[in-house]
Amino acid sequence: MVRMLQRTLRWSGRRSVSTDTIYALSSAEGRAGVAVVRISGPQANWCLMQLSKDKKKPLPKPRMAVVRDIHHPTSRELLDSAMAIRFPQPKSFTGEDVVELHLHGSRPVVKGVLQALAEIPSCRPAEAGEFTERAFENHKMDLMQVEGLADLLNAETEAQRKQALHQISGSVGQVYEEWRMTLIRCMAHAEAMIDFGDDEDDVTDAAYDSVILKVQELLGSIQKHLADGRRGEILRNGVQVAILGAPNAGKSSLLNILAQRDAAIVSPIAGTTRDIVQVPLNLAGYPVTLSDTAGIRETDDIIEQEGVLRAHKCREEAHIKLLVVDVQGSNIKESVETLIDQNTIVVLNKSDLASVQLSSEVKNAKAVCSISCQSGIGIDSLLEILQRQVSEMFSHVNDEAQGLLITRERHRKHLNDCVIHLSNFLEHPHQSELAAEDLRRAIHSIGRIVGRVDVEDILDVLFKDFCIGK
Ligand SMILES: Nc1nc2c(ncn2[C@@H]2O[C@H](COP(=O)(O)OP(=O)(O)OP(=O)(O)O)[C@@H](O)[C@H]2O)c(=O)[nH]1
Ligand SMILES: [Mg+2]
Repeated sequence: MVRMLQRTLRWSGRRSVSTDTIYALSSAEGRAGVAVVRISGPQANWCLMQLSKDKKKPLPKPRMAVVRDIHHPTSRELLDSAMAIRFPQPKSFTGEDVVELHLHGSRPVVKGVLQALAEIPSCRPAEAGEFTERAFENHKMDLMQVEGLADLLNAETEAQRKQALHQISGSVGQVYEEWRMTLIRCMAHAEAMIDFGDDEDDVTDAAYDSVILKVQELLGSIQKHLADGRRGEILRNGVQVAILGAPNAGKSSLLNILAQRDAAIVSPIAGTTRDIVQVPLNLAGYPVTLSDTAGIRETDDIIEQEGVLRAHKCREEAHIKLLVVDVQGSNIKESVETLIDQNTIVVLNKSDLASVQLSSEVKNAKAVCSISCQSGIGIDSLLEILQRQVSEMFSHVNDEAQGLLITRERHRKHLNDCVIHLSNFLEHPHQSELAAEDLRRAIHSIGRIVGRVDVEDILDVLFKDFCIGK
């Protein structure tokens, strides 16, 4: 695995040699109460000694926080009075010797300490994600846990945090590993059939029937796991809510109210919005992306036509649709009436100008709500309806189930591949060589999820997702 990784790193031009000691500011840039500089690698302890005035001063005990004056290694200038903690390998985040310096969080202190570290030979600044990369390299984390950590660092809402923590805990990785081990045992039987099948019919037939049964069971479990309504991926990427409707209905006005800022241009001219304008929201702890779209109508203007095309695409991709209708029109216009479905909330806008008349077209909608973007009436009820609908999408995902949600398309693809290979196996379980090959491929597909095999193509992309210092 390490050799494979080093090869990947060589290809991608990353500095791979873990004999280097790396350092970086691991807390956020800028002024703060405390700033954490992390040092990892074989020279980490030596670095700490170099930063002491008396370079022979004994090292602090492992995992004990001690106050330590930090001096420049050559000028001996005092840079800060910090707290130092040592994490000897292998019991550290990276699996290497790690030293953490908890500094006073001002820019000149951090800059001074980083410059001092740069003076120490065989010590270099870490690249983005390099600490995590070393943790992976030293088997401290599997690929899914690395992905979970990336998700945790990017989490914007409580639900995303929970999901990422589940993935880091390794619970779903364990399930995949159990599936993989079951398949490896099945394959051992299948291979035994190839070797001894003809000689010891009675013994192998009974054993082999149980293998077929196991594969059937496993196939069922994976299919059930795949039928999760993509909730994990939706939670990770955000619930897509599209604001749709005829021109001038008040779509951009509604986006601005929900975003609490002037994100989109509002004007009395029909056909103002052309591009999709997106705003992220946090609704009841769930991440939502709200998209304002061009008003849907027939038009000769080619730019507006493109806007309408984009609006339709946005509608197709949306999990929830807000269909904004100007209540001054007697009926919902035909052009938008057909857009109503069970994921649509019909928003009757401009209730300050006319009394609301519910038309029969709205019967197919999930909910109907009357608002005025001008006066603000009804906005709270609309928010409640929207929150309820977003929460409903995840309502039957309890903590245990959330731990088993599929969070990335990559995982889904490998699971789908696994299903194909297991189904192929079940079509010809007694053609021993073919059957064993199907099982081998199924094992390979699951192995790719946790990073047991063929990780070259994903690693580099993934580690670049991390910030420097992680
Ligand atoms: N009286 C009143 N006017 C509103 C209300 N909502 C929006 N308007 C006005 O209606 C006009 C159109 O509003 P927009 O938000 O730009 O409408 P839109 O649906 O985004 O329009 P397009 O981008 O052209 O499709 C503007 O002049 C708004 O000020 C409302 O609740 N009451
Ligand atoms: Mg608009």
